[in-house]
Amino acid sequence: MQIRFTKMQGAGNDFVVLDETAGRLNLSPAQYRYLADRHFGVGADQILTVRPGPAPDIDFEYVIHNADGGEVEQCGNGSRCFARYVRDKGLTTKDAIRVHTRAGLIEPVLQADGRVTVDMGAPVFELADIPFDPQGVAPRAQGSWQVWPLAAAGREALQDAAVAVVSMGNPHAVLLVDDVQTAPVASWGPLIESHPRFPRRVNAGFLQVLSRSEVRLRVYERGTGETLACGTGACAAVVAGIRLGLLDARVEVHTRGGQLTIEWAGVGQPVRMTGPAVTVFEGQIDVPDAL
Ligand SMILES: N[C@@H](CCC[C@H](N)C(=O)O)C(=O)O
Repeated sequence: MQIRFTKMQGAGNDFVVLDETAGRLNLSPAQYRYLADRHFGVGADQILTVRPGPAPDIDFEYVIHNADGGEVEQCGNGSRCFARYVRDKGLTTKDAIRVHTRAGLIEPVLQADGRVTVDMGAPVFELADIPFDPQGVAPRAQGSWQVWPLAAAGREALQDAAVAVVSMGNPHAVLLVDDVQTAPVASWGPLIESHPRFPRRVNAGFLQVLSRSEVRLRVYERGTGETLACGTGACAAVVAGIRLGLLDARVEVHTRGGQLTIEWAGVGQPVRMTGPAVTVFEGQIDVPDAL
């Protein structure tokens, strides 16, 4: 099957964008994996699919697959690229776009400087909704909030580790570290991602606080591995940092691929994320029918 695609990136988190506004491609998980493969396919952290909105007052539907082929609820950097894509392709003339995702409605707004601001909705702290299962372990008080110890059988490396847990529509565990450059992202990331207390696995963020308005962040993403940036990870990390009493309401997040601005006014309020969204190239690829 010949497929036309657009390659995009937001702070170095890269995407293959597919247009299903005129009809479904009906790709299998293996075909998504093929597109994401950096050796045999196009190469991407996630595949983003654009579909017509499910109701008259909703402009588009936005479907996200990780590089492992699994469909997920939300993708922050992808939402900015999605907005840039539908405008550049002439699929809408609006600056503020209402988009349905598996995690609910989001509203990207295209800014005059080329960046995109997205209302990512309110963070979720209900443990069952993240989902996080404490498995009888009690949280430890930290600052003005709490963190959850990760000590568990088969997780000896995480003996002293504890994470804040939050959902931005997708699950996040946030670990405070002294230095993100030397943090054990490659070794602890997979242990946290598949930790038995996260029944749907989790994105693992390693957060270094530089000041009350500036942090460094690396994220080992569920279904992808470490990416150069994770938008929902940045939202989750700033929300966690604010609830722990370490950060103010507006924070600059430095990732390996670029900078994101995250704003959050507190529990019950939506998180606003601002950052870049860039088209890299367009092309056509032959995706095998049987994989
Ligand atoms: N890169 C993304 C998040 C993509 C989904 C994530 N890996 C998950 O499985 O939840 C972002 O920018 O938010």
